Amino acid sequence: MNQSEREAAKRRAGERAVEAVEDGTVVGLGSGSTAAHAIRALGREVDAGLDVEGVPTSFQAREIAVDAGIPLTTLDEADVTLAIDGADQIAGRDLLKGGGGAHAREKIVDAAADRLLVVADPTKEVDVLDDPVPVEVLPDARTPVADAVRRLGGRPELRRADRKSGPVVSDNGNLILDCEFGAMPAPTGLAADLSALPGVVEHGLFVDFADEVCLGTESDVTVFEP
Ligand SMILES: O=C(CO)[C@H](O)[C@H](O)COP(=O)(O)O
Repeated sequence: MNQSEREAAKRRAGERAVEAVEDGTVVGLGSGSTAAHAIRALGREVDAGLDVEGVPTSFQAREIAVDAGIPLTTLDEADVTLAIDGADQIAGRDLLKGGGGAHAREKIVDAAADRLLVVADPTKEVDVLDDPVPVEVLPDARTPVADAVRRLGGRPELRRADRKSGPVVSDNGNLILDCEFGAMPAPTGLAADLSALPGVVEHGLFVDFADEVCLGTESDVTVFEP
């Protein structure tokens, strides 16, 4: 699948997900390019009269939602019925997220939702999660967390926008360590170990999160419950 085919698959997945949204739904608005397609499609439905509110998971999602005319709310004011979010890897109900560094707020909103619908292109589906795990850390905790990740068998790397730039700073003002652990066939233990490290805000292992997956294909969308 080349880049433009992937982009079309993402758009198809995002647009199909919005078909699951009914009047009165409070929608968790995920981050990334696939979720952005869903947010724009939801905006078109709102234009056509659909009555929903959105809870954005990032500055990016918020900007797109405002632009698309989706009324926004917060977790303080509403219960999220359905979250629509992207993923970097999908293995059954387990996800790896955080490619855009938004996984902390994504996990809060996705966990609060009654149901999580994951939208992605087919390259995201894998047998076993094996990409580096994004770990958002308070800036002061960067070195001790990196040391602890090494003790857990991982190889941490501070995320930078490019070689010349400084570190990527998350929407929450924190740093991100991308931590290579190799294949993670049973990520529950590692997820708990990472969560327990002082200074870790959130990591990108979303264990047992996906209720439904919309995978865009070359010409259609496959929808399944993992
Ligand atoms: O977790 C995320 C951001 O933190 C995204 O959902 C994930 O990176 C997928 O992005 P895309 O749909 O652009 O491939």
